[in-house]
Amino acid sequence: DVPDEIKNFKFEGDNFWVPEIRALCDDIEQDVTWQYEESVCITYIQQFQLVKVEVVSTNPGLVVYRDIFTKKQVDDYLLLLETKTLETQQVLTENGSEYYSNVRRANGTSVLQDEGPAAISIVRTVQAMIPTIDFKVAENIVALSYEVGGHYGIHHDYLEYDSEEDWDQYTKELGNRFGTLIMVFKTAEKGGATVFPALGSTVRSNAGDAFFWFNVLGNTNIDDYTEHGGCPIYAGNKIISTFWVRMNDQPILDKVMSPSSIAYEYLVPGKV
Ligand SMILES: O=C(O)CCC(=O)C(=O)O
Ligand SMILES: [Fe+2]
Repeated sequence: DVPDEIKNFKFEGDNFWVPEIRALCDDIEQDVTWQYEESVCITYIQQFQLVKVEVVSTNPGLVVYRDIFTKKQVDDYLLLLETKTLETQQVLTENGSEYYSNVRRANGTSVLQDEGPAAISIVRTVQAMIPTIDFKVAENIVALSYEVGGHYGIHHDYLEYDSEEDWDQYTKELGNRFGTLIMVFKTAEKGGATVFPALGSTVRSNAGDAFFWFNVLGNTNIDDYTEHGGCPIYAGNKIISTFWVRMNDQPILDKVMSPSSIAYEYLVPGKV
C-alpha cells in the first residue's frame, strides 16, 4: 500500500501522470513482472566475468544487467559528472526543435563515449558484457539528474517524424532509436523507478546496474509496448545515463525471424 503523502505528492508536470501508472511506480504489489511463470534470472560468462541478467519482459525483451559496473566505475563516473554543468533538459518536438516542458523535469548534459577514462571504462564494460548490441552505432550518452519533484512522463524513445526532411542528424546517418540502455549511478531515496505501463512492469534498479529494451519490432517499426517513463522522485537524487542505440547495421536485425516484438534472447549471447 502506498502512503498518502506519496499518493498526494504534487509536482510540476503531475498532470502527465494518471493514478494507475503512479501506482505502478510506487506500489511494488502492482508489478506483475514477478507473477509471470517465465520470469527468470539467468547468468552468462563473458570475458571471464559473470553477467547477471534479470528478465523483466521476455517479449519484447526488457532485461536488467545487475551490478554490471564496479563501485569504482560508478564513483569515477559521478566525479566526471561533477566537473560538468548539468542543464535543465529540453524536450524534442516532432520537427526537431527543442523546448522546455513539464513532461520531463531533470537536469542533464551529454557525455562523449571517449570523454576521459571514466566514460571510456563504462562504455568498454557495456560493449564487452552486452556483445549482441553494437554500441558504436549510438548517440552521445545523455546524463540525467533528477531532484525531488523530477520525473519523465510516459513516452517512446523512437522518434516519429512527419517527413524525412525533419530527421535529426543521427537518424539520417545511423537510423532511428533501435533500443535504449539506461545506466544507473545513483538512486533516489524514494521514487524514481522506471515504469513500463504497457508491460505492467517497473524496473527498480541500483547503482551499478544497467537495463536495456527494444524500441522497435523485428520489422523496425515502433514497438508500442516499450513506452516508459521516469517515475517521480519523492526524496533524494537519481542519476542515470541514457545510451540510445541506433538501428543501422545492428547485428540483431540480421537474425530476427519475425516482424513482431524482439525477444529477450537476443540480449543474451549464445541464445539465438
Ligand atoms: O528516468 C528514467 O527512468 C527514464 C529515462 C528515459 O526514459 C530516457 O532517458 O529516455
Ligand atoms: Fe525514454
